Amino acid sequence: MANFDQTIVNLQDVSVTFESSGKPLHAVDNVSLQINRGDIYGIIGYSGAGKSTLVRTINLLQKPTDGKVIVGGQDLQKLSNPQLRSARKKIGMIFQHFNLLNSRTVLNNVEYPLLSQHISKAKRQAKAKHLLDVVGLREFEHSYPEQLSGGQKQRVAIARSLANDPDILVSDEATSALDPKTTDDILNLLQHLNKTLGLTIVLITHEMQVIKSICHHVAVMDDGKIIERGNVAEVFSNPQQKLTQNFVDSSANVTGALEQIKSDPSLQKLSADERILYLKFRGKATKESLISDLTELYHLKANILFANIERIGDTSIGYLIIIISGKSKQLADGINFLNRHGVRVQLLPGKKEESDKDVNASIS
Ligand SMILES: Nc1ncnc2c1ncn2[C@@H]1O[C@H](COP(=O)(O)OP(=O)(O)OP(=O)(O)O)[C@@H](O)[C@H]1O
Repeated sequence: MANFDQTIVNLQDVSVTFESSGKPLHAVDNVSLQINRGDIYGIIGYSGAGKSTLVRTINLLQKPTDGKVIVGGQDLQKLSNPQLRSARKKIGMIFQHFNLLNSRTVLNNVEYPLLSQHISKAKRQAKAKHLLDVVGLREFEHSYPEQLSGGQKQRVAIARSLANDPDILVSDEATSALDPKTTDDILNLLQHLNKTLGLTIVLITHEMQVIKSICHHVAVMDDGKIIERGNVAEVFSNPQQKLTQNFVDSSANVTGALEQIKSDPSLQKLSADERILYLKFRGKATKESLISDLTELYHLKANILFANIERIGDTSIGYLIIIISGKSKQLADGINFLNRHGVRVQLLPGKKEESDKDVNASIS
């Protein structure tokens, strides 16, 4: 249950239905989502999952077909147009393609959202210059967008999104058009703004790496629904849904390793006492000598096919694929031993002469 004192975004049973070729298309299907003030909340999903449509309801750029949108304690659908305009100013947005005005200088782009306010030109420009300082682009104030790199354009867009001192920044695939190094720089900037300004960030992406780098919480979206959500380290170290598992595997390079294993003929003919196991460790388990304990205690042999350790926030997550061999009873006991030490064990398919019954019984 969310703590509603802390909740800044509160979507209640929100649905958005479009019409597509005369049929209803449920782009967002009965989603409830609470985001706390000061959070960096990631929403991940493949193209078409409904991420953009969902986050566009947060400022009513997209009106829901059903459900309530409560932001900063205000039910946005009950506001008058002027009230909604001022509520929207507190929700900045950045996009994959920056959406800058090419005929205006960098400075003019950043001051643009302030033009409708009754403040002097001097004050407006001072604010815009300060924001260019914040994003590290003051020296480019007289340049035009086309003279900037992608990362610089996104910095201008971020400065512009901050012009009205928003409480929330919605980032719609803001790093998807950028190279990995520039992506890191932009994510670091967003993290810095979150820490220094207390800015709540709602970030949508199809890239796990983005979520892992800066998000505290994550929701996984598929077919208009949130299928899994929670603390990033918890969700990704123990995925409950196949789609979440796919994101984890591809980001930890497990997908490539699995494909290689599948296509390696020598691994397709396991003997009766061999199994291929995919092990996931979290936190303390990554620092223990579990594999050597396993082989010693249960008289098993382990051959490592793939290993990787990643950090998500403060948590280390280890991924290991091994061929393990030994007697059936010892295999089962060994797997129980791993489970007891908090290791998730998955048996990978491989042709063998013996049934998996014994080991399967102990696989969670
Ligand atoms: N204005 C619209 N009219 C009709 N269908 C729409 C409209 N906007 C989005 N859709 C459809 O709604 C579904 C969800 O789209 P949405 O853009 O929200 O997904 P997404 O997860 O953000 O994917 P992407 O990253 O590709 O934009 C898609 O099937 C899309 O074609």
